[in-house]
Amino acid sequence: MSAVMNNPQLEVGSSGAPAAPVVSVQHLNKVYESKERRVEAIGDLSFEVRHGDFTCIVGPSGAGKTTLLKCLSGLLAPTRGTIRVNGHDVTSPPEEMAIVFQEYGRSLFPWKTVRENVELPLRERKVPKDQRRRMVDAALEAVALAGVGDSYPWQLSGGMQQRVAIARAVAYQPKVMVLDEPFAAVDAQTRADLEDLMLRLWSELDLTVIFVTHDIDEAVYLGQRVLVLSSSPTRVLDDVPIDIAGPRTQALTRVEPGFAELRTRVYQGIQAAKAKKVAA
Ligand SMILES: Nc1ncnc2c1ncn2[C@@H]1O[C@H](COP(=O)(O)OP(=O)(O)OP(=O)(O)O)[C@@H](O)[C@H]1O
Repeated sequence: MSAVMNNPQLEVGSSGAPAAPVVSVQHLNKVYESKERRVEAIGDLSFEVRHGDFTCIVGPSGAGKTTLLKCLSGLLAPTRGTIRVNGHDVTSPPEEMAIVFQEYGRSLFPWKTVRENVELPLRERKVPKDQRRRMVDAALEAVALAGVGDSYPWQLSGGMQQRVAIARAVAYQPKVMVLDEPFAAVDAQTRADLEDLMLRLWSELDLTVIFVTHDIDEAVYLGQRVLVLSSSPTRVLDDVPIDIAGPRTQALTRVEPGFAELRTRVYQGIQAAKAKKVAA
């Protein structure tokens, strides 16, 4: 059983007021337009994420979660609205943001070793060789893969490959980590281990995390807050604070009465979103 400490709560500025949000999404709208069809994936979406928050995002299939993350990470331009990271408008991938996708098999290069895969973003940023080596060693150590740097991804299990992808994301010490259903393709036991790994990294590396998942239990277990999105055109249906005290542990947290209440609230939110879509 692993015990994971909670991150310090919201930072307070010198004036005593809450510090500026690390991520700010204001009136985001995204329409996909082609000759054949027009899809309004995101209607009007606004939320803020503060330093040190672990925010989980859930919503029905097709709610626009991946679209949101693509806009957040500068891979897709919004149709309307603004996205700011650390006070700067996002127009290309923000330097201080790392992204982890579900499909680790496609995000790792099979012809490169684990070390070379983790090193890649550091090379692109022209980090000097010695410093690069130290940063890769630290990242592999952080995800408990110190011994496999010279292996190739295909020689590792699915869970280990996803840890390599996470090591690559944390290697260049991002301030914000964005994850899109990162553990959907691994078995339940590995998933639980990866969840605890994420909580440990969040706590130890002082990360701000935005984590998209289909799994309600996972969202409540990991998050300090769960945003429930409507069906597209997407907006925020519910913003659920996860006030579970103390360290989170797989064995104990999920059987707390508070956990069951929170999961019910999130579940009902998603059901309401689906029902509205059917009615529409
Ligand atoms: N490139 C695209 N061109 C046109 N429509 C798109 C495109 N990408 C997504 N969509 C549409 O936008 C809507 C939102 O899709 P998106 O993949 O963001 O949802 P999602 O919440 O991530 O879905 P899921 O939970 O099933 O992964 C859907 O109606 C989808 O069909």
